[in-house]
Amino acid sequence: MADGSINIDDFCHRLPKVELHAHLNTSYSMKFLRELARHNGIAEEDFVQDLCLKEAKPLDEGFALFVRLHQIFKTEEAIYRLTCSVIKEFAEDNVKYLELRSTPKMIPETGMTRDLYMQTMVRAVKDCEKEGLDITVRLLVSIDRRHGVEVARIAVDLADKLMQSTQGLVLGVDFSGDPKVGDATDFIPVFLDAAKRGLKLSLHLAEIPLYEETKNVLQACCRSCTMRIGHGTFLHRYDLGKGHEEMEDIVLQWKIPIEACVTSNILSKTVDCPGTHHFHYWHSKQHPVILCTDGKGAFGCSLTDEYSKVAKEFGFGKRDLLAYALSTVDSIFEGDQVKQRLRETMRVFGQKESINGL
Ligand SMILES: CNc1ncnc2c1ncn2[C@@H]1O[C@H](COP(=O)(O)O)[C@@H](O)[C@H]1O
Ligand SMILES: [Zn+2]
Repeated sequence: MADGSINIDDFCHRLPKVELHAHLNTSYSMKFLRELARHNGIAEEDFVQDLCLKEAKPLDEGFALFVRLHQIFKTEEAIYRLTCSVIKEFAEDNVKYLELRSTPKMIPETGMTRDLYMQTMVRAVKDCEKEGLDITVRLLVSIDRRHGVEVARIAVDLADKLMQSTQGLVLGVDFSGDPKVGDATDFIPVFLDAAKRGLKLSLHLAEIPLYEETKNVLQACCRSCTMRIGHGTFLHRYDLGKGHEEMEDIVLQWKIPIEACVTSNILSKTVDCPGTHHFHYWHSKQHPVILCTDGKGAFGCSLTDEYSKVAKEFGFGKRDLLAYALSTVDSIFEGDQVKQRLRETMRVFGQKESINGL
C-alpha cells in the first residue's frame, strides 16, 4: 500500500534499479545535446528543437524523429560521447545494471562501419568501467526489421563475434524498428540461430496489434531461446478477447519477461494512461514485467519517473517498490553472480531504509 510518510519520487530515485530496454539513439539527454551542439559549433536552440516528444503522437511520428536522430549521432566521436553520457546519466539515476541496445550502422559519409559502431560502444562501456562508475553495463546488438533478414544475419554475426571477444559484455540481440514494416515471422530462423550461438533475445513484439506474427514468433522461439518481450502491449486476452488465448498462455507458461515502457507507450498512443497500462495486468498475475524507459531522451522520462508513475497509480509503498525492484533482477540477461550482487545491493539499501525481511 501507499506509504503517505515518504516522498515517492525521492524514494524511487534512491532505489537501486535495473534498466533493460534502452535504445542508445533515443536515450540522450537535453544536456548532452546542448553540449554536442556547442562542441560542433552549432546554435544550441536550433539543434535541440523538436528532439523530444512532449505530447502523444502516433508511433509513425516517433519513427520520423529517430531518423533525424540518426543524422546527429553518426560519427565515431558522437557515438562514443553519447554512450558515455547515457551510462553516466543512468548511473546518476541509481540504475545499477543497464542493458543498452543499438543498431550498428554503416555510414559511408563518416567512415562508420557496423563493426566500428559496436566497437565504439564497447570502448565507451570499458572506459566508464575504468572510471569506477557504480553501474554494470551490457550491450545488445539491435536488428532493425526495416532492413530485412540479410542485415539481421550480419547483426547476429557481429553480436556473436563481440560476445566472444568481450567475454560477454555483448550478450544478446534486440529486434526492433517500425512494427508496421515487414513481418517478424521472416526473422524466426535468425532468432533461432542467434539463440543457438548463446545470444539472448529481446524482441519487440505486439507493440501494435499484430496477432499472427506475434503468435508465430512466440511459438517458434519459446522452447529454445532465452528471451524477453519488448512492449508486449497487445498480448493479453483481457485486451484481445476470445480466440487470442495462445499468446498469453505461451508467455505465462514460459515465463517470458515483458519490458514495460509506460511513458513511451503513452506518448506513442498505444496506451491511454498509466492506469490502463498492461504493466498492471501482468504484475497482478505475478508475471515478470520490468519497467523501462525505451528512450529517456525521445520520451523525456527517467527510470525514476517510470517507477514513480506506477507507484502513484497503483499505490506502491517503499516495501512494494523494493520487492518489485528485487523481482526485476530475475529477468536480466547476465548470470547468477551479477544477479546475486544486485540483490545484495538492493537488500543493503532496504536495511538502510529499515525495510526488513525481503
Ligand atoms: C517507440 N518504440 C519503438 N519500437 C520499435 N523500435 C524502436 C522503438 N524505439 C526505438 N526503436 C528502434 O531503435 C532505433 C533507435 O535507436 P538506435 O539507433 O538503435 O540506437 C530506432 O531506429 C528503432 O529501430
Ligand atoms: Zn524499444
